[in-house]
Amino acid sequence: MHERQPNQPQAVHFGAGNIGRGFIGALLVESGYFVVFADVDTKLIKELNTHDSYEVHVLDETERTEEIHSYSGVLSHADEVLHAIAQPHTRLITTAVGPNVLVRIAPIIAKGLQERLAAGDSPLNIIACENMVGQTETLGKYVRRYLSDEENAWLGDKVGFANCSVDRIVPAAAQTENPLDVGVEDFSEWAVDRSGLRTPIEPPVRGMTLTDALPAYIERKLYTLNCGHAIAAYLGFAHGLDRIDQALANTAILQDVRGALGESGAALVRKHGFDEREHEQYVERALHRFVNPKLHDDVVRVGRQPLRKLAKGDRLLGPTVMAREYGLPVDHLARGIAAAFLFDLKDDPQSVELIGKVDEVGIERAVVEYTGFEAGSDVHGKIVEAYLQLKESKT
Ligand SMILES: NC(=O)c1ccc[n+]([C@@H]2O[C@H](COP(=O)([O-])OP(=O)(O)OC[C@H]3O[C@@H](n4cnc5c(N)ncnc54)[C@H](O)[C@@H]3O)[C@@H](O)[C@H]2O)c1
Ligand SMILES: O=P(O)(O)OC[C@@H](O)[C@@H](O)[C@H](O)[C@H](O)CO
Repeated sequence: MHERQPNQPQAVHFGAGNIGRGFIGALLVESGYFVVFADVDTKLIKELNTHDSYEVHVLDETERTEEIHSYSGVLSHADEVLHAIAQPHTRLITTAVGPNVLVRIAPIIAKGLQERLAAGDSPLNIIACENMVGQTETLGKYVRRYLSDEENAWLGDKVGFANCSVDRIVPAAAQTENPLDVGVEDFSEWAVDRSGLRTPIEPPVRGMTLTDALPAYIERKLYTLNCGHAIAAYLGFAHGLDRIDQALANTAILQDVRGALGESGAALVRKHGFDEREHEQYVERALHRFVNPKLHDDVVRVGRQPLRKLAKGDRLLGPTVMAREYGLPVDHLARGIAAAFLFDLKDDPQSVELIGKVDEVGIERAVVEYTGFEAGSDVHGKIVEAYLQLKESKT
């Protein structure tokens, strides 16, 4: 069992999954924090409390291993989580549970904050590390619902809710002797909106960049890295391929992904004034990261929860709508969106719902319902045409 050292700063991190152990938790530990991992997975919590350390294997051109210790695990609905949040030496709450789960952890965080206020009123910051625009603000909105006006006034003054952009590819862990070990790529970026903080991040977190330009960071990341990743996953799945690197080894898929990133890139450069050459390099680096042969990243992980990925403002419709607003082409993005409608995976409830909807109302109506592009519009036509083509080539 791990113990916090006297005077050691603490962070409570919700979600001890791939990015939780492989990036956020690891950075916090390396920066001197004791990390309390809170998760719903009983087996995982038991493993965290059984193993004194776990290894982060950096799988890239050069390989290295980082040993992570100084953490404990608690069930996220247990009272220990509330006590951990209430302690003044807890300086940060972070999450990596998935955007759809924020609404479920909000009441727990709210209760913990009430205990904290009752025990004193020391400030702290909350950073939700989910792939979503405005994820921490969204969590803050959910948390406020459980608090009184007086508590919310304190929250506004003393509790920072800082949006962020988190980037490191962490695939599902391979089977190793220690089930907590995780494989990651070398690249990483964690950009946090400085204006959301209510107290300095102390000690500073290694690898965390504080920025005044978060909207540009998050849109560049979501509409490039995650956009290309999702399109590779959906087209790869449609072609019967298992892994992202295999998908990108297919020339036609690579052409579509590169084309889509060209389209989203043109819109991003217009909106955020990025240097064109630098943005091209960002795209090339993303493509290079996707084909890392050591990551063994499954199309099923990258494509998971297709309805979330088809949501307004997310990685597929976000850049498509933005490009259309500037009158820019979206042919490759439309193919990526079309491929999402073929992501037929029985153990992904969002996939079951999506495929069920297509079966029930037909592709033309389903595209209207999920994308908002009206039948008869240019983009709707492109998506339906690409869907029919992809479906035809599958049979
Ligand atoms: N893996 C990556 O490459 C990566 C990179 C950047 C951002 N992200 C984002 O991080 C988040 C997590 O992704 P992941 O790949 O680590 O997924 P994951 O499935 O490996 O981990 C999620 C963890 O959250 C836990 N969880 C689920 N519901 C919970 C609850 N109610 N309370 C506490 N814990 C709960 C799960 O048990 C699991 O351990 C997502 O939003 C994802 O978009 C992932
Ligand atoms: O985590 P998701 O489901 O939003 O997206 C799947 C992948 O694209 C994602 O996890 C990337 O690996 C990650 O965003 C890299 O920073």
